[in-house]
Amino acid sequence: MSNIPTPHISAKLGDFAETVLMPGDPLRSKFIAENFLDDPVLVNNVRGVQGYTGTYKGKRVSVMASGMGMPAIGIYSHELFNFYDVKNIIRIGTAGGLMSEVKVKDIVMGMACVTNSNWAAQYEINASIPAVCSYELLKKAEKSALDLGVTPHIGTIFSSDVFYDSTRDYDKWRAMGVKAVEMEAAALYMEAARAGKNALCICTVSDHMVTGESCSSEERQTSFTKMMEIALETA
Ligand SMILES: O=P(O)(O)O[C@H]1O[C@H](CO)[C@@H](O)[C@H]1O
Ligand SMILES: O=c1cc[nH]c(=O)[nH]1
Repeated sequence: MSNIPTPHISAKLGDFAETVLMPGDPLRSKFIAENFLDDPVLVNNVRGVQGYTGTYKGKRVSVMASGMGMPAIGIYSHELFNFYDVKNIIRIGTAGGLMSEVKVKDIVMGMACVTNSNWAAQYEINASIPAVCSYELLKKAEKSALDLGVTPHIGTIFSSDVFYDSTRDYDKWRAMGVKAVEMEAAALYMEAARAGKNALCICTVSDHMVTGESCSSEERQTSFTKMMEIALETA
């Protein structure tokens, strides 16, 4: 029995390219489709989660939002990897900076995640499960960034279940060398591992947890565009 359409995606088999860019925000997905893809076709709009497939420099690429948080990206990445034959998912998100060298507007690539999520419990493995990115995607993304004149921070990120975190334990994360905080990558990386597929999280730092700095809307637009180009060149 076919698993598609799924409860969350109405696309047909073959509607998605082998690489899907995945921002949290559905409007970022629409922005990429409208500004970077040639001939974008809307392939999903269930719950307003817009997914498009088009071409970038002649290469077929899809972009679909995940919504916020690990339960949400867990659903979409699971369905894309396991039911739609998608091979690569590149999350393009925003993050809060933690380390002092990670400035607002900088780009961070998550090589590995620490997380407060219980996502790994479902695998019933009596050990901790590492959430790591695809080395191949990371290598390509680093090269794409350098070619575009961007030097990314590459390292550990914190995938948190909590946006308004009352512990404010930022010093503890910094002491472990954690560069930035976001809310999806760990579940995405574990879904990729379980499906034998590839994932990477690239984030633009939109605000800083320690300095309190945040970027203006104009700055956000420019630096988000760089992240989009890096992901599109990597796809
Ligand atoms: O900008 P996006 O991709 O949504 O990512 C970040 O922004 C949201 C929180 O504001 C969370 O989803 C977090 O991971
Ligand atoms: O998850 C996130 C994303 C951006 N900024 C934050 O503080 N947290």
